[in-house]
Amino acid sequence: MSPYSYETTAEEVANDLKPQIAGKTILVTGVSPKGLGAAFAEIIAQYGPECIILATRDLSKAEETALAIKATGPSVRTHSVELDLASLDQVRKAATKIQSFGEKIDVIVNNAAIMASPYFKTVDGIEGQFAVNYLGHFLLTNLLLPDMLARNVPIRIVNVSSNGCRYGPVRFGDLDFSDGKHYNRWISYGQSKSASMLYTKALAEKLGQRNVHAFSLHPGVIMTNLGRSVAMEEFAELGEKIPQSNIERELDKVQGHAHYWNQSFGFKSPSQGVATHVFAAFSPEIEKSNGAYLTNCKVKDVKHVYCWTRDSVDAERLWELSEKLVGQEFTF
Ligand SMILES: NC(=O)c1ccc[n+]([C@@H]2O[C@H](COP(=O)([O-])OP(=O)(O)OC[C@H]3O[C@@H](n4cnc5c(N)ncnc54)[C@H](O)[C@@H]3O)[C@@H](O)[C@H]2O)c1
Repeated sequence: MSPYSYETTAEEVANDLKPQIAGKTILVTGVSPKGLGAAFAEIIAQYGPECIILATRDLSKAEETALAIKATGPSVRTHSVELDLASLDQVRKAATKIQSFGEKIDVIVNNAAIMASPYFKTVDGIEGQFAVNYLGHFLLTNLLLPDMLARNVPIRIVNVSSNGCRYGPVRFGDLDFSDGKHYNRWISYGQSKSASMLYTKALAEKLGQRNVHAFSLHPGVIMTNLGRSVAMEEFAELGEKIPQSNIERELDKVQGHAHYWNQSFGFKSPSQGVATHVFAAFSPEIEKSNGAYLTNCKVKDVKHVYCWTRDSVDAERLWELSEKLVGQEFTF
């Protein structure tokens, strides 16, 4: 029986898992200040990891988070790397850069994402949310895995998904929403998060025998920058009540009152939000549930997990489709 609940903080979980965190090297994506990736990195830094590699689109933001880590875990080695998940070429460059650090990565936390963005295609011609939230992480992780496997040590891959997977399965027949004609930003978000759950399943099935454990998770609902593009649109719809020019300021005010909002509306705090990241990345007790989806630091009962996110045939189908999209086969 898990001792953890909705309210458990990441510090509580990390304290329990200190022996598993100590000495580890962790790569985490999407680490801008105020987001969950940064909160995860700053909290685990207090529990003795060897090294944290911070990957995000804006290098200066990763470096801000690296500075915050120095305050919480002065002895932790950090590296920052620019990673644009919306470009397969940039993902390959980031993987090469990460390899050049010469660190022995034990854990990858694929955390970066965008949510409910307007329709766009990446430079590679792939629908934006699918590319950023899932496909870029598929490529990055698979490029790093051979070096990790060569060390013959336990490997953990955490794919931060979302209960937003309920908005829809992977649209195998029409990934790109027919060139935007029938695009729905929430169905697209759902597709990307369902894909990351299928990828988790495929990793567990293909590499479980080689000591790779993969988990996907829903962190809860936390006030971060994730909802910014949705909020901008909703504020804009209010027209004259809030002039467009004040929208950014209004959003910052809302975030400034996050503590009040958390308590009043049942949002989780960032620390509560990343408790499941910490649990998924380090808990030994979940190894027997390889490939599972976690919420509130618990393995979610498979009966309550959407069938399109846990089907082995679809997981393999997505793997093969992803190989075609990135132009590279991965057999480990
Ligand atoms: N906050 C929530 O309520 C909530 C709920 C469910 C799931 N999640 C998931 O948690 C994770 C973290 O989200 P968050 O709430 O911290 O959001 P956030 O917007 O604060 O952080 C997202 C991070 O992803 C990075 N990113 C965005 N596009 C990128 C790109 N093209 N290349 C590289 N990095 C990019 C951003 O720079 C940022 O650092 C996401 O996977 C999100 O889907 C969050």
